[in-house]
Amino acid sequence: MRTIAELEAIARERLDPAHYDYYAGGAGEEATLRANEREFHDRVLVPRVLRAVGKHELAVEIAGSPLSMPILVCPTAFHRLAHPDGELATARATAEAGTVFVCSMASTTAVEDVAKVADVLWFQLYFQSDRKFTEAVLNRAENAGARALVVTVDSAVRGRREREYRNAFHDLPPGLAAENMRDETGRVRDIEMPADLTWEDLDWLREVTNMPMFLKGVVHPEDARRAVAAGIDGIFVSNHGGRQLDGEISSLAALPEIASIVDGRVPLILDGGVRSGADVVKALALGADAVGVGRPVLWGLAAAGQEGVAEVLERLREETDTALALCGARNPGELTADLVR
Ligand SMILES: Cc1cc2nc3c(=O)[nH]c(=O)nc-3n(C[C@H](O)[C@H](O)[C@H](O)COP(=O)(O)O)c2cc1C
Ligand SMILES: CCCCCCC(=O)C(=O)O
Repeated sequence: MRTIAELEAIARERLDPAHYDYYAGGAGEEATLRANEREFHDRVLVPRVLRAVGKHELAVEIAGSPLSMPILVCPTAFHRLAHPDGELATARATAEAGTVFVCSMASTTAVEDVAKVADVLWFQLYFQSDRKFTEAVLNRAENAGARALVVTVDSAVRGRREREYRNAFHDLPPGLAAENMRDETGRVRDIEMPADLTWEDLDWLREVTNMPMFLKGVVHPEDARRAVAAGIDGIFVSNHGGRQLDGEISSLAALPEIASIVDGRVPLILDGGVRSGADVVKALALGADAVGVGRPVLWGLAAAGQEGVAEVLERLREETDTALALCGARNPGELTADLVR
């Protein structure tokens, strides 16, 4: 099985350089992008021994969705830039792995088609000021079988991504479109970043959908407190993979305080910089219930389609299984903060 770094190298060779940069890049000088991974390297595990871990397991349940391991696939846009099978390949591999695929609002395959091959499907939303359109997209996702809604809240405006400016990457190639943005006439609308989104709009969202609702992109503990008070069903502790605000705290550094404030009342998903099973174990020990992966999945997809995504997810599963047992835990719930320094 190839490493994620090896798959990234193959992906880089295969991809149009502007598309590689779109996937790999972050905002500004990419300090936050780098910090996400560095924070994992800077923390070390201090394992416990003699704990009879012969029978250990990785499965978790998050907001009613079963995950065979505490790892899910984050929403990322435009999979058909990486491979002709796009989101279908990713969703199939994720279903095989028995975990959650979060379909991006900006997917290049319609959510209805993704749902046909996905197992546990969640849907990510960029709230659009045209509420009728927003409601229609949510209905599409829910009717297709999405089991949770992930509202991205870290993107009031689009981050300043220097690589995209340099490459003048503004449009998808002919034949590709953000298929969930088609309106009833078949026209594909531009995706609007939700600059005026407020907590009150979340109340409206709760009225128009029955899906459990996650907020994605929370790093401030007070926002986490408010989310719990507002009845939100779960939180992605995330800085959007360092693609929005450069200079922002890394996701892992933000996690412990949020975990302490939330105190188990809603599930926490950490994403940003997770590249190995040891990373997964560190995040779980510091309070996450599961982690999300973004770029590694895109590298697998670009390198080898469905098989490449399967390779990434299987590698992460095996590494997590090993790291969990070597830390003296029998399940993710037994990982505690004292295991990380
Ligand atoms: C190419 C790319 C596209 C993304 N598209 C979306 C998106 O459509 N919606 C969203 O909420 N987050 C999006 N994200 C952010 C991811 O969901 C996730 O937060 C991030 O990739 C996690 O960091 P990692 O790539 O280091 O694993 C995107 C990230 C990348 C790299
Ligand atoms: C205007 C297109 C919006 C797609 C946003 C995808 C995304 O979140 C990213 O980080 O890129």
